[in-house]
Amino acid sequence: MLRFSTAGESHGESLVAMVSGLPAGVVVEQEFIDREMWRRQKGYGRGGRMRIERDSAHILSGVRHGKTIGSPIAMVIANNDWKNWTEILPVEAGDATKHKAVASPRPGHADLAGSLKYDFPDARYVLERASARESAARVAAGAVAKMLLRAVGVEVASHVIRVGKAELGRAATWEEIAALQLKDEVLLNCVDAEAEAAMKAEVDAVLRTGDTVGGVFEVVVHGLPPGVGTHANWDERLDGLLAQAVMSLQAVKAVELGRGVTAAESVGSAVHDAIGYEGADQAFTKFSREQNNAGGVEGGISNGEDVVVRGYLKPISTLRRPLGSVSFETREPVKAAYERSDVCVVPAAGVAAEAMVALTVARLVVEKFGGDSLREMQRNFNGYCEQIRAY
Ligand SMILES: Cc1cc2nc3c(=O)[nH]c(=O)nc-3n(C[C@H](O)[C@H](O)[C@H](O)COP(=O)(O)O)c2cc1C
Ligand SMILES: C=C(O[C@@H]1CC(C(=O)O)=C[C@@H](OP(=O)(O)O)[C@H]1O)C(=O)O
Repeated sequence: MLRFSTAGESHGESLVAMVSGLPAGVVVEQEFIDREMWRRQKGYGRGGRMRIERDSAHILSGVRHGKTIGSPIAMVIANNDWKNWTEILPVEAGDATKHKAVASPRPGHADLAGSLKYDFPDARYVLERASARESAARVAAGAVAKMLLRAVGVEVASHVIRVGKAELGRAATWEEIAALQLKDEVLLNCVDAEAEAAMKAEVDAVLRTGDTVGGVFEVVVHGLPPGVGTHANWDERLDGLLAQAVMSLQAVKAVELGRGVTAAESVGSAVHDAIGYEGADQAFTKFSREQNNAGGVEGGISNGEDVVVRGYLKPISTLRRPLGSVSFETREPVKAAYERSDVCVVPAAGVAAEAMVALTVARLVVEKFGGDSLREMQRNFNGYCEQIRAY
């Protein structure tokens, strides 16, 4: 079984990512992992922290001479900012003189709920782990999952379709989205220059007013054969697993498969993707679809079309002009705490969501095709593709 977990706090020494369950023989490129991490750091609207960090995953185990060896992969990502916080986050418990308290909880962040839950006098140690700094470790793990998927011809990419009120307003092709991932500059990771300029204007507006903005990213899985995931049990459905994976990202508040949201206000005949045979674009079987409103999943099973997952991000909760809150110490009304912060993270969240989607799909691919070596898995994968082609 493919599993992954992360450890680490935002201003601690480093983050850790663990991935286990991959077959032996998967090519692991350091450059690819680091580029994915670079992509997550980019995007217009990020705060000062991204000028301090230069994320890179140091592989400790599970890879030899550029290939997986079947044992768990452990990776460490240094926090460059750690050196600025060794005094502020005291090793000695209770050293209140150096402790940088988050004295009034920020509405929308984990501050209040976490402080109550863990019985902390202020929110410092809550935000240290609640922080989306953790998503850097997910991206390192996701990069490894992507390299496994690549070995069976499956690719994962993302783009931004909304920032605040500015939206892309049209469907993007896989080729357009894939081309975005190769760009050496990331503004808002949008396939359309005009829409991207409107998105940038949304970020500029909130930068001026001390506010923040959210938006929507779309992750696309290309090249996945029909039959991954199952209707047989609720917790094995591909749609359910993807929703949990993407929803678990910091600030994601809704997840949509295909046209899920607008389908609810439409009629069946306008939503469902009519089935043809021997059409033009059949990658895996002779069955074809002219559209993909289902987002590549029917009955919790991939149907051979691109899998399309959207994540809806709330606006960032740390505000330069803060909302009302209460002092942890005096219980008097005060403004919520303000710390250096991002104002827009939609492109970065999209990259983190790619990682979550890749890890989810890779887990199901490992489950379905099995194999202790990549060669064994590829043989099973190709055999299955042959079987459904001949169906
Ligand atoms: C890439 C990324 C960067 C983020 N940066 C910030 C930030 O700088 N300031 C902030 O208040 N929240 C930021 N967030 C969101 C918070 O981490 C998140 O709102 C918080 O952990 C509470 O969790 P919830 O929004 O899922 O309820 C970021 C989220 C992502 C995905
Ligand atoms: C460090 C990252 O994002 C951080 C996520 C985050 C939060 O509250 O989620 C708050 C900010 O932390 P800091 O106060 O150190 O600037 C962001 O910079 C990252 O994405 O790598």
